[in-house]
Amino acid sequence: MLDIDVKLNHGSFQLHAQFQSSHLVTGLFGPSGAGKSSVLNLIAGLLTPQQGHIIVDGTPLFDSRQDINLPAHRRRIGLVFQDARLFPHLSVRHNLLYGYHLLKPDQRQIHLDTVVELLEIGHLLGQSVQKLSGGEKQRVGLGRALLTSPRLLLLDEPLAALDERLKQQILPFLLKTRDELRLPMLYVSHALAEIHYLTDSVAFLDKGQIVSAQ
Ligand SMILES: Nc1ncnc2c1ncn2[C@@H]1O[C@H](COP(=O)(O)OP(=O)(O)OP(=O)(O)O)[C@@H](O)[C@H]1O
Repeated sequence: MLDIDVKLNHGSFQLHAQFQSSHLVTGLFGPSGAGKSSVLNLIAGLLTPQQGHIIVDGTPLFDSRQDINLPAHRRRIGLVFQDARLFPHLSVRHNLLYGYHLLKPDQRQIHLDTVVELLEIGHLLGQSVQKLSGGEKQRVGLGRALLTSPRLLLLDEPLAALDERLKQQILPFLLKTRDELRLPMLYVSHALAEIHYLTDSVAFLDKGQIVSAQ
């Protein structure tokens, strides 16, 4: 499902991330500064590797040997961050549909009804996002990313800003997303327990190098 081999020079920081996974969810674990966000940015097309390849479900998004480098907007990658990064002036419904409306109708594979039911956010649709709790914001952020019908969902510490009780509430929604939508995900976290809740496949990154991949 995922075949990553990328080299990047960030001045004194050298990244070489090489791992494959055939699991639906792949974990990426490592200490602060290991290069996890850089790997996500390379996959999303926000950074360009000096060399290597990024292949998702058989589709090359980047391949230096074949001179392939899809622009970010054509990669169909969904992003979920630690802070939900919702548009504060838009309602929950309009936040959810933001990326959906930018897709051509034939590209829309995941629809509002499915996401609302999956994430149990129907009662929030008319609300301003400024009134949402932290856990509700994360569910809306996840829903917005799903509604872009991504080929891969990148989750960058999506639960790190939540307290333990909220983490336990959100994790089952991630599990349901995995099992009901069958969407490949790359899940970055400092918390190995969180990763293991979702997958047995973990790549360990340290100082820009993959030190082990299971
Ligand atoms: N645009 C950049 N230019 C130069 N160096 C950068 C740039 N972005 C990140 N770095 C460096 O790359 C290294 C890896 O950073 P990155 O944010 O990818 O790590 P991380 O594992 O995601 O860390 P954290 O868990 O703290 O978010 C760091 O040493 C950082 O200073």
